[in-house]
Amino acid sequence: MTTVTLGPAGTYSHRAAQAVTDDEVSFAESVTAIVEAVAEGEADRGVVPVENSIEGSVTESLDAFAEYDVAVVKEIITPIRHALLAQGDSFGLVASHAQALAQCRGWLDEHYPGVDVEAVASTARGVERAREDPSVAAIGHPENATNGTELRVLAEDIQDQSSNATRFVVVAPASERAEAGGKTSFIVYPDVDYPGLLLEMLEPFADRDINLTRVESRPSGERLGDYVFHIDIAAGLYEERTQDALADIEGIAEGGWVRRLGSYDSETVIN
Ligand SMILES: O=C(O)C(=O)C[C@]1(C(=O)O)C=C[C@@H](O)C=C1
Repeated sequence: MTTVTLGPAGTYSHRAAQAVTDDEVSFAESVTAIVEAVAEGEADRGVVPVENSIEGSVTESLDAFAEYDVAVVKEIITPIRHALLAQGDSFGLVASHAQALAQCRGWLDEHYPGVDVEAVASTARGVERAREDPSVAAIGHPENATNGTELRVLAEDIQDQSSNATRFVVVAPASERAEAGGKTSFIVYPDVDYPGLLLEMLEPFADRDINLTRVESRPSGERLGDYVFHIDIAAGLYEERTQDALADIEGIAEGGWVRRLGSYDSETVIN
């Protein structure tokens, strides 16, 4: 099997992928490219971040799930502990993934007020920049400083909350969608707008005592104020109550669409 994740080597996505597979891991430049590679059969599995406890949604992942037909087959939750890495103390720019920069915003303001920041494609890309250029520091996993480079760990645990954690999912081809598992993800595009629509979409779950673990709206891209809803529930597709609730949702969204991403179990990994 081939697993693809956000590269280059050393990203948090890479670490999450290694925690759940012995497969050879290859790298892509964006989460959209990862989801696309799985949807088009170029990779068997993809590992992408979807949500962080400080900074919230990785919206690019949600939008890719709405665009490409894939299954979600596992959830991985992992603590994220950032380090500041550089060749020395005299740097004038901090390069990292936008999520990582945001997760350390308070710490940077306190310790390096006014320092320039640059968002790059991943934390490991920032590490590459810091390896090449002594005027650049990176935010990433501290182990990036141990791989035979000149980089030093200038500070550890610089995330603004010690509880910082990111939720990743493993995506697979749509044909591998499962009904078994403690959680289910699906996407609803109702393509209608009337007072009480959201309430109507939530009632089928409340009525059946199904806990919603997440509801997120994303712009459909069609017109302003038109949304796609990403919904996660703590129940499996194999359960009759889930099938019944989804049948109700399909009735509400009959002019639009409902995509089941599948059911899966969650694993917490520390690495
Ligand atoms: O840049 C990385 O190392 C990633 O794996 C991406 C990512 C993200 O998009 O949230 C993953 C975990 C951390 O929250 C920071 C960055």
